[in-house]
Amino acid sequence: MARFSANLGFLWQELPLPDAIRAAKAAGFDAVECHWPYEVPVEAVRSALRETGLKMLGINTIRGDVAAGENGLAALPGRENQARDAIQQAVAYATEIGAVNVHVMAGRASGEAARETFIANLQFACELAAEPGIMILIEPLNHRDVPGYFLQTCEQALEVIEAVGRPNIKLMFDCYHLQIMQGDLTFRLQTYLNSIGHIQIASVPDRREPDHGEINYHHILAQLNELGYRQPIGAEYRPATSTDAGLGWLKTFREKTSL
Ligand SMILES: O=C(O)C(=O)[C@H](O)CO
Ligand SMILES: [Mg+2]
Repeated sequence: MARFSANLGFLWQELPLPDAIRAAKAAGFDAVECHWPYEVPVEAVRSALRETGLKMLGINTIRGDVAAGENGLAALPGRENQARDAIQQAVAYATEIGAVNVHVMAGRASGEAARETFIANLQFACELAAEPGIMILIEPLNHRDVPGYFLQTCEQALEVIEAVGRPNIKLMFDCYHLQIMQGDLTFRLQTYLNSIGHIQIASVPDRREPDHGEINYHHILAQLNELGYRQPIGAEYRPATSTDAGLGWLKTFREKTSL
């Protein structure tokens, strides 16, 4: 049976994070993940995770000055100190709650200096994350939602991962972003599976429940099953109405796939 992780950055946003974790459990999710949990005391998150038995699969580094349009710091030349503070904050929080992955957000930048800055910051992140056993993730984002984001394609992310040269860094394969940027999802999942640390889903183009739109997730999930991928898939979409009202896909996807 396929397994799914509720992305609490988008699902049950109206609830405090610990209650959102409980709501995800009650709805039948197998894991949770979120974006920026830093204002919530770790004890509250940890006890909701313990109580429900769910794992937190991932959290993100902070984005920087969001009002000014920043969306990550790690590829911004001259901002290394802030980028590394953000990495330290994320790895410390992830360690406290037993999270599996930390997504290091690159930010809006381009060019060779940005690439070198990103690689050096990621090496720092990997070294820090090695001892607590945390995986560092990097994620290409689409150019419509996040114009100018440093990382926009799968192959660019894989080149960065290769250059970082550490064992604890992988690709976050968000089907929504990669369908918009590149498509050919089945081929890319097959070809790059060993470098993929986490997979996320949403409908395209509207980023809502994954049961409609231009991606056939029944096909994608069947392919992942054949490839032997067994990790929970991240449901990272904006519910069309309420989270609970839109969860029909969860039962159908679980019944029809044997992931
Ligand atoms: O936007 C996404 O797809 C993400 O997964 C980031 O973590 C949040 O911006
Ligand atoms: Mg994503």
